[in-house]
Amino acid sequence: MVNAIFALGCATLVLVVVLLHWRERRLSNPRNLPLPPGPKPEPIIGNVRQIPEESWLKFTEWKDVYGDIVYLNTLGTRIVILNSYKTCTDLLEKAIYSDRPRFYTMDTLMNLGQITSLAPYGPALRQHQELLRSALHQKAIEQYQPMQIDRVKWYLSTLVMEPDNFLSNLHLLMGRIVVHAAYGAEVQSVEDTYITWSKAVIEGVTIGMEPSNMIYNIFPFFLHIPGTRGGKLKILGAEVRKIADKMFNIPFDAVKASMDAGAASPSVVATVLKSGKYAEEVAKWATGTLYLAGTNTTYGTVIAALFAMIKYPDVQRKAQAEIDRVVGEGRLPTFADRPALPYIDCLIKETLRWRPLIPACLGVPRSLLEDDYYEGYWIPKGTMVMPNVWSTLYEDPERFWPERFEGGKGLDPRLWAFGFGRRICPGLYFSNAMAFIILASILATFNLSKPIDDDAVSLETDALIRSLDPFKCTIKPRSASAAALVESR
Ligand code: HEM
Repeated sequence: MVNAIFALGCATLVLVVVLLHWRERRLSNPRNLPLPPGPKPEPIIGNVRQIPEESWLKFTEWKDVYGDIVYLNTLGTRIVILNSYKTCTDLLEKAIYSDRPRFYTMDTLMNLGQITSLAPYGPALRQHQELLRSALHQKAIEQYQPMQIDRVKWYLSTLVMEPDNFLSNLHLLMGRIVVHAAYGAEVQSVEDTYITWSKAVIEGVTIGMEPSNMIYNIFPFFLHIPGTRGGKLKILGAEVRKIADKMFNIPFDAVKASMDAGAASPSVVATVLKSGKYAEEVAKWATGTLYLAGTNTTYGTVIAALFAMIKYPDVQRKAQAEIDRVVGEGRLPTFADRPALPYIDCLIKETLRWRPLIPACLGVPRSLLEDDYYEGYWIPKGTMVMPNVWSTLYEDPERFWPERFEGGKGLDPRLWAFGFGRRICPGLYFSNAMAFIILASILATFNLSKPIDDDAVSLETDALIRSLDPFKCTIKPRSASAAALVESR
């Protein structure tokens, strides 16, 4: 009898749960449309085990099976993958797709929830965006050109003096340019705290956002079990929090102090503070994001282009021939040469296409603010939305072939590599300008080739920003006059 009552109770409970679930779906899905298609989930864990590390490759395979919009569920988190340029622009340009998901590891553990790229959609974010767009729009960045040219000349001289350190010096170059633009400060070496802080915070963010660590965002209590993977992440999170605190506060406070002393160098922070338009917290976090996002991203694009120059020497020779024709000997390229160097522009586009830095927006997904309906499917409020730009189709995709963009042909990768709509990357022009002047200057003066003892093989790594692993390269001045030009600094 007791057993029968217990069984009846359980059955009623199950029925109530099913009815509530059905009612909830009907209420928030009045058109009663299906969710988008996707791989069959496993009980409780959903699709967790079907998402590999290089998730964008799997997402692209699913395009053939399920189409341009794929639905996944990982431990109750709803995810939609957008597998074409059209679905990305159709959806991500709408305001309701402009939020970011909340991550416990980022918000609470590392206290990074206020950086622009992770901030929730709302009035504070709009202030961040206004600040960054006014500091980094096409006209505004012209003021940084003389400083960029000076720092690039320094980099070229390091290619003669210590060619084996071409990657670490390139990272330093990015840091020198970005830190000077943001804070008017000088970075002297790779050991400088400006460089080590941003590196440590990016590494922390990458680990915190790793798909295998998503479990801690859903069930943060696992972080409190000492000796486990979660326990170790908690310790790392606390360290990153301390470094981020220094990184966002110390350079900002230094500019304030030098402004008070009437001795501040020109910088984004000084301009913003002088304008009095933004709350101090907005100014601090937005300019800190510029510093954090600016260094590691363009670095990834430039090293991918250098790697391509080794693998595709014909492309290198063609790019150099164009520079020689336009710039000639005896001087370095300038920003004014850019319109006359269309092949270099194609080379940068091809790099963004060939090795996109953020192939599936893993580190910067969107979150849907309201229920939406698209192409006959229901996309529920709160769904995490990931544009899988890797799936943007081009002919012969593995080949590095800048000619595919000649004469304005092909879909310009800058239309998707930097995101979409209201959350599009504000560093787009700044990054393109940096990539142009660095690559044009290197190609004008140096030949890059595969080292004799190395196959120049490099693997792509990183969950957040996908960058090449370090590789070796033989770098030699193209001629005696190129060497003299570089040394004349
Ligand atoms: C090759 C270089 C770069 C690439 C490929 C890149 C790509 C991206 C992408 C895909 C997003 C997400 C956009 C979205 O959600 O639709 C983003 C956001 C962002 N990027 Fe970049 N980026 C680069 C360089 C830079 C630079 C140099 C800066 C700063 C100087 C910067 C600052 C930002 C910021 C602040 C955001 C957050 C925008 C927001 O959430 O509202 N990025 N970037």
